[in-house]
Amino acid sequence: MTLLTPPLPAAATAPAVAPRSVERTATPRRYLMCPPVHFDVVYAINPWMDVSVPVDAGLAVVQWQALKAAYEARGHTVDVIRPEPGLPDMVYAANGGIVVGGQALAARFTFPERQPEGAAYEAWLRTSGAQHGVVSLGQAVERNEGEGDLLWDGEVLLAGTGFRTTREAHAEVAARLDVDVVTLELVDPRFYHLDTALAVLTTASGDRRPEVAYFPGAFTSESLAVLRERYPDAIEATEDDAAVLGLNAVSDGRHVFLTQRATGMHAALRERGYEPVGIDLSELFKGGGSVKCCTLELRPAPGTEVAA
Ligand SMILES: NC(=[NH2+])NCCC[C@H](N)C(=O)O
Repeated sequence: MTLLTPPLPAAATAPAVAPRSVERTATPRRYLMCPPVHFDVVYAINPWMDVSVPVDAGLAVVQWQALKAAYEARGHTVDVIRPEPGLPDMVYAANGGIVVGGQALAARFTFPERQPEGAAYEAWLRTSGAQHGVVSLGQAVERNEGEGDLLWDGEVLLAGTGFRTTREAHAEVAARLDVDVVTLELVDPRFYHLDTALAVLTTASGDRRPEVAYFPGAFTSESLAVLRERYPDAIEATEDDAAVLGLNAVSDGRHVFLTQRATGMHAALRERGYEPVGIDLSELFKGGGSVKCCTLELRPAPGTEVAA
């Protein structure tokens, strides 16, 4: 449970480019999602949000249901948290907390508009989460926006800072979840959460190395050096793909769920043996989020299966 800076040296055996013929294996996941029945853009806390652009709430729900169905069709389990009126961003479930090894730490939000979501997600993790073997550690003390800024690669927790989650929060998460944390600093306000700039495609397990995709322009040069060292074979996404939130993706190790608009990412993923699954979330995009933002992964304790 340390903060790793500078980075660990990359494994000497890591290939420069992942072999094209590699067999990608999906592992069943459990996700938490929140239907966007109260979704709207009534305040602007990131550059994507414009209160003068109307939102089609009905369409948002239909698109969200299609994402949920896409997960379920590929063998994943989706739990649903009850949306609360007056919390239009609650649909972005990734921000509600972080769950690693069956232990859950609920978020503490930056902006007052979203602060009540922390308690709502904590309550779900403590009660419903417990039915799936999740142990709630309560709500964070320091400002952290859950999986928006905290991405588990199977070995370390990649932790974003610069806009929302603080460095103090990285230390708190490292201590409370007992994981190693690698701090990454974000510099472009369009990519205000780490999950808008980086996606974990393969989670490390056994001798399988973690794989990621990221947009280099979102990071300080120091953080970019950390990424290049840790993940020499990463997909470096284009600005065009990043600008449609193409990095805001969910992967099960084989299927990668992401906006259908990120055409360059789709091609790069296919080339690496992944199966991109195009998702249209045009309405939730107006709030500054896409696929990953809507999805909180509930990772079970080691040795525990994801129960249906
Ligand atoms: N995981 C994410 N990046 N979530 C998107 C959150 C969007 C929300 N409107 C906010 O600015 O907080």
